[in-house]
Amino acid sequence: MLAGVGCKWVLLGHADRRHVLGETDELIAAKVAKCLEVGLHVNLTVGDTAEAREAGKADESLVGQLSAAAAGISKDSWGKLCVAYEPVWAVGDGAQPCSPEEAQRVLAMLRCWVADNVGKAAAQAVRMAYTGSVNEANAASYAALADNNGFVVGRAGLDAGKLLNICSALAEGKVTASDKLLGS
Ligand SMILES: O=C(CO)COP(=O)(O)O
Repeated sequence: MLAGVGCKWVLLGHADRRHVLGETDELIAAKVAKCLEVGLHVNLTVGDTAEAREAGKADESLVGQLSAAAAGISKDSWGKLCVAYEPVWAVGDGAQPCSPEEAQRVLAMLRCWVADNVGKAAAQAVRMAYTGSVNEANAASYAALADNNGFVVGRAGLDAGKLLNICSALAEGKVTASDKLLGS
């Protein structure tokens, strides 16, 4: 139905679906597989809660969510996937922000997991994104991260001017990063 009306991307695995509506890793994996089967691209959100982090289980929890979804993704479909890292503890008014360093550590860890468990080509093809209280003030710091290809924006995206500035920061961050790679 979504593909039929011209939809290209579907967001799956958001923390609210997991923790408010009770969607399990298995249900999300089935949705990912179905979307890919009908030609949709998938933005798969994986996140760690404050409880998981305090228990020292943040990475285990993130890899568990990613590996469950990966079971239904063929090796050559990873280019149709974006994995969005969502520190659930950093979402919401007054929440403690996730530092760009920690966001990069997690994004690199997830991409390494894909390289080790699916293959290097899949790890290069998959997009990675950051989500969690992205705004005009912090977008540049996340945009510059080596393993971050984009954002999922919530509250700040309700204002078109703010969203445009976040998009500009992302584009600028990626141009600067590629300049660095080329040594200029
Ligand atoms: O829900 C979100 C986290 O995935 C994004 O929302 P905010 O950008 O408002 O934090």
